[in-house]
Amino acid sequence: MITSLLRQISAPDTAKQFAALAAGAPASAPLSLRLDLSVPPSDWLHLLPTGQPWWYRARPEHGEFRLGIGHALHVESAGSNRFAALDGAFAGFRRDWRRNGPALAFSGFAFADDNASPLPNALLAIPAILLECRDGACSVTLSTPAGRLVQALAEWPSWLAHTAPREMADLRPGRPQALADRAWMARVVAALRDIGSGRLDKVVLTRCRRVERDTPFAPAAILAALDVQQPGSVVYAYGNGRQTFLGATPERLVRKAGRQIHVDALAGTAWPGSPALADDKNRHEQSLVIRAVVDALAPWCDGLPQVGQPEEHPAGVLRHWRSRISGIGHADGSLFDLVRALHPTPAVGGFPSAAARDWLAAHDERRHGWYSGGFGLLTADGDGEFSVALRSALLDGNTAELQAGAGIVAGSDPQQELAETEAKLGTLLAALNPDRQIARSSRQA
Ligand SMILES: C=C(O[C@H]1C=CC=C(C(=O)O)[C@@H]1O)C(=O)O
Repeated sequence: MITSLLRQISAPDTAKQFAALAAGAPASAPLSLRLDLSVPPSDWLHLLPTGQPWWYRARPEHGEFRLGIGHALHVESAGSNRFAALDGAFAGFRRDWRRNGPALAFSGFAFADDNASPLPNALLAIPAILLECRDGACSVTLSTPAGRLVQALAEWPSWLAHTAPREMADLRPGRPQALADRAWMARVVAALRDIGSGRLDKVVLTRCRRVERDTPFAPAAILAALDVQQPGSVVYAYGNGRQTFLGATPERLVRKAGRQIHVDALAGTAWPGSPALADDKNRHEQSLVIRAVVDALAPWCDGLPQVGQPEEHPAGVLRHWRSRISGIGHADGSLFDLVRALHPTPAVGGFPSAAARDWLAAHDERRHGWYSGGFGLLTADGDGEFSVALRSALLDGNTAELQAGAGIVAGSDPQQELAETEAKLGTLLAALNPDRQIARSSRQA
């Protein structure tokens, strides 16, 4: 794989095609050259670099895999104008973008606009080397600002030569959780008290779990396991060369294709051994998400958004209620406008949104990395899709900080909510210990 990719990058014809794109372009203009590849995506995770940022987004069930290596251009932001800042910068990139085919940017953002984390609060980047596979057709898109073309062609091969380790040892035995579990259930009781008094209807509380091993975590092995274990989810990752944020999410925040807008209202969870998904609590929990999404979307649409029937949506061993909500957007609304209007939905914040945010801030709820923020893909035409970054792990050397949450509404049972978050964390633990899982399932067979 690496050999054929290197050959294509270094081919005289590649430099010639780039030179044609660059002719007369300002130095800051992004250039993107797309070339066909005949390489299966199973090899790609071998290419995760050590010294460069990278992005991964896969929809395994749809045969869709993307890996971005290095940044051609990027912009970071934080604070209350973070989405407008990324939107403005991306519009600037798009204005001058010269390309011979479709080209993409990745983006990720934290739940809160002041989140303290090793990752930038909000980030958008055009990857330098983008490997894509859809329906068996694979391509590489090489991107650089026009003024850096010569350096870029010279440095790309060395990025592909320094790849991350792929093997992992078993997890160290976990610490006892009983005290932390009791403290978390006390938070649920406090939330239920405020829900009972009418202060709010729903708040999403999260749990963290720190796990360790004797050798560094290998993102490639974890992503390969998530692709297999949760084929219906979006598997996502961003690595900054030191930390990696990754996970698998069943929830779309928003998709924009021209003026078509699609949003998922997802909530209510069933897991092996849980109460029925169809119970009143789960229905109520999801109805609050529908209500908030319709209210947030309506000002950005011509006419009222349409709400589909709730359907069961699988996510590995879990199931959720999902309603698809769609609308026709105003001609001048951007994807980031929609993100700003929708985030955070009551699937990760609560209802009403402001009361839930106040509750979470007052109770010092911490969210790691981009957990319960967003992870997205944007096209050079301004379309694209953001997922809600759920069920994530922030990897840093030998440690991983896992996070998952549950919506608390009237009628929630603290013990069941704990079990729900445990089931959600379990989907990640299964991927962090893939060899152990495989060994266990082959013993059972
Ligand atoms: C907050 C999470 O899930 C959300 C999405 C689907 C169902 C949820 C629930 O049933 O509570 C949550 O709202 C998480 O997985 O960390």
